[in-house]
Amino acid sequence: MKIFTAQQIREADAYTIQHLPISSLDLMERAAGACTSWICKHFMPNTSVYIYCGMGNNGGDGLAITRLLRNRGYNAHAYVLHHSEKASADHAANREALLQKYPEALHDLPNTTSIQEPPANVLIVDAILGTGLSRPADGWIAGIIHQLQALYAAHTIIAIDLPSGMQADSSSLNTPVVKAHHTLSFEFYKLAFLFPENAGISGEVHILPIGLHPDYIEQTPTPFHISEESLIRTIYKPRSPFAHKGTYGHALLVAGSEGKMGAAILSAKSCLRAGVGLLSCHVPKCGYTIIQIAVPPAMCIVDEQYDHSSGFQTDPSKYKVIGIGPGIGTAAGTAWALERLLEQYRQPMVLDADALNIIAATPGLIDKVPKGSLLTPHPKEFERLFGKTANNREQLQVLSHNAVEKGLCILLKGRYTAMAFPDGSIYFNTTGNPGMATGGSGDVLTGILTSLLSQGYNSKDAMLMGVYIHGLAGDYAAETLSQEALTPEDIIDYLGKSFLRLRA
Ligand SMILES: NC(=O)C1=CN([C@@H]2O[C@H](COP(=O)(O)OP(=O)(O)OC[C@H]3O[C@@H](n4cnc5c(N)ncnc54)[C@H](OP(=O)(O)O)[C@@H]3O)[C@@H](O)[C@H]2O)[C@@H](O)CC1
Ligand SMILES: [K+]
Repeated sequence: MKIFTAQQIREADAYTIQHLPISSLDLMERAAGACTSWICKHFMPNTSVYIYCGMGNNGGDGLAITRLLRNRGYNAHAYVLHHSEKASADHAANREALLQKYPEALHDLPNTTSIQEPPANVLIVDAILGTGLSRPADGWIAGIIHQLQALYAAHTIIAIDLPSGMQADSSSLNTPVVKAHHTLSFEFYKLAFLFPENAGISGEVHILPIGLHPDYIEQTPTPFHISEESLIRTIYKPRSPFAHKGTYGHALLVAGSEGKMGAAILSAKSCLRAGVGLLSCHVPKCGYTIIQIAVPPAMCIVDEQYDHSSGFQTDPSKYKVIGIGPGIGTAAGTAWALERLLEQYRQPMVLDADALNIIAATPGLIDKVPKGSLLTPHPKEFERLFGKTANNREQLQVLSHNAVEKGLCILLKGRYTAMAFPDGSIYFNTTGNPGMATGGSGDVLTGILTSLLSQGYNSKDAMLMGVYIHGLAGDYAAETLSQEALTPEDIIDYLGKSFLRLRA
């Protein structure tokens, strides 16, 4: 699914009106109808609903929702905040329609700078400002937003299209934004919903289709996408009936150190579960017995040291792919070995955890990483690699800039893991859950990514599919075990179910 800017959404709106037999007022009716159906599905008909409306089309939606809810027996009231001199045409038309049918439901607040606290149990709908926000909210409208924020604990708040005050495409950090339990957004995710800094502001986001023209959606380029099952299904390649272990490559995992052999076990097990043909693990001597017993299908190359500082005696280019990082530590010898490896190995590899910390601490080393490699930092590792950023929008720019400039596939872990590619595209993953926020989940991901590269998936596809099935397996595990009880081993155990879903 594409993610469009507020400007592109306006263009999609205009294109739809021009090319389909639908007026802009009817499109608003459709949008309001979709919101009304959602509300009716989740709240009883005797519910009182206070709908705060602005002067633009977001407010127009609010006025139409008021009328449609009334039609269905809800005690709905619209409160119109006069933050602009002039109402939009569709706002004015819906105001008239509400006045005609339910005059008692329309409440103008022309000179108000505050709202009265609604009685208990009133459902609040925020239709003040939408994608037409042209500047951060300030003055008395900011005051109203602060008042609505204060009502969050006692009332359910539903934002229409996006919480008022939120910028659809840029950071709203330190500006007033309504805090909602649910956001009913039209047709597309807004980029801002995916920013970690907005966590808890838009609440649960529900995307309601309103029939914007498919040709516009198809033809209009955007770097931003949601990675979803339909896409992953096009990437997934079922195994050939004539396959043998050589078909799916020989991968090398460089992982583990004293006290951190668990990371090596997790990434080795997930690499095997994700379908690698042959797996060798390079481990320090303290890890030899551990890995041999814990992961019998894996072969083992032992480093004579307590870390990886003896380097790689055999020619690393014999491996189809190398995954390096989980639990390796940042000892000087290991850093030396990674530098040598990057000089010898020229195929796409997977770099995670301490491999990234070593790269961050060694000037110029990132330029030696082979093109097409997969880098998997969490936010702290990202900051060490690429520096601090002022907000999540800037962080995305830095992410994409480095992916393009260095020819790497770089992800940034989070609720919606962002993945940036050398072609300039950025995808957000939607699978996964807070149960996966446990040390070791990342090691599992490294194993999956290494495995997919080994099986011949190209770098972009391996990252998109690997991140998706990692999250999906976590979701399956949480369904049966709960988020709390979920451990990284469970993610590995449910990888099978994730593959079966892609096959179905
Ligand atoms: N996508 C679709 O296809 C569909 C979209 N639809 C809906 O349309 C919405 C977009 O509507 P929109 O363009 O009229 O803008 P909207 O958000 O109502 O705000 C504009 C008003 O706010 C004002 N204003 C701006 N900033 C301000 C500030 N900081 N503080 C105070 N005032 C400020 C601005 O006036 P200004 O002061 O800038 O002159 C103007 O009066 C969209 O979110 C969705 O709900 C559906 O109806 C149908 C299909
Ligand atoms: K809104």
